[in-house]
Amino acid sequence: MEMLKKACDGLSKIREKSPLVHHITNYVSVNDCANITLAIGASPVMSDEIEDILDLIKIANSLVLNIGTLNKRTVESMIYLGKEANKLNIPVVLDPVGAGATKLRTGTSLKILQEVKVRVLRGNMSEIKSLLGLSGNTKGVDSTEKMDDAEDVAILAAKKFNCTVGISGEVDVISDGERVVKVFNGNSILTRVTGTGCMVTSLTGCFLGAGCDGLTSSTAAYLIMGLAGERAYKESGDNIGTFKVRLFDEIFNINEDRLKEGGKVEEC
Ligand SMILES: Nc1ncnc2c1ncn2[C@@H]1O[C@H](COP(=O)(O)OP(=O)(O)O)[C@@H](O)[C@H]1O
Ligand SMILES: Cc1ncsc1CCOP(=O)(O)O
Ligand SMILES: [Mg+2]
Repeated sequence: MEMLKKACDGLSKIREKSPLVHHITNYVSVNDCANITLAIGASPVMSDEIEDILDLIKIANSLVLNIGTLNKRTVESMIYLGKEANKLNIPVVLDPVGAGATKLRTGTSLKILQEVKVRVLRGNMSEIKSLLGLSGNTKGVDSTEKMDDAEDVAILAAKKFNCTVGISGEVDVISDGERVVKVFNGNSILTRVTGTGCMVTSLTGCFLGAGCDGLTSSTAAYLIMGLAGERAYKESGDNIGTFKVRLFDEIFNINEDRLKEGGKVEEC
């Protein structure tokens, strides 16, 4: 089945099942991640306290780990809960926010990848390259890297970490180590709103929670954010506040027809 069709099927499944997506995430974009999860048709829950999360994970359909505002206690919770999710066969997506900017962020991401079976690793080019030891430069949480070798980097990372890897950029590149998919939708204004990457990670969690495989989940999440971004920009132009509101409107109203009409996905 072609990717666009798989993304459409995944979207229907989200709306049928409304999966519960447990997040341990950062305090910058946490509210936007909860709202994007609701907008696409899933249910979010955000919690990092060990006593609380051990009960919550039993009813969750997927787990989002995002190290954006990591601290010792939340990292411990992420690894603990990641392992519990693995035992329960609940898929895990990791966003290594800011890996490459500090030793703590790179080291923590690598530790999670070593101790938890991660289904999808989603980040920008600087973050993914730094995890491969290919570059150490992330400007805080933003990428400084070109996307020229994105295909090779995605394949390499997918093989090294034994998961699907989704790298964001003008063209998003996703690989499970064998196949490579590219998503051409998007608008550069998405990089001027904080948390759009985190929100793609949450959307990935929604697709995983609906039962989609890693490659489909990562592709569908990028496709939806990219297409919604394009459509929102047509309404808002450079009015960035309006753009953000329109982005949520577009994600809430995305459907199979819009995806089929506007989705630009290529499997290489
Ligand atoms: N130059 C660009 N043109 C169009 N869309 C982009 C561009 N860069 C990133 N995006 C999109 O913006 C969203 C967030 O990506 P990005 O900013 O790279 O992630 P992060 O916020 O984790 O650094 C993704 O949907 C991605 O496809
Ligand atoms: C600005 C910032 N600082 C710590 S987490 C965070 C949000 C990062 O979100 P994204 O990677 O989606 O831009
Ligand atoms: Mg990010």
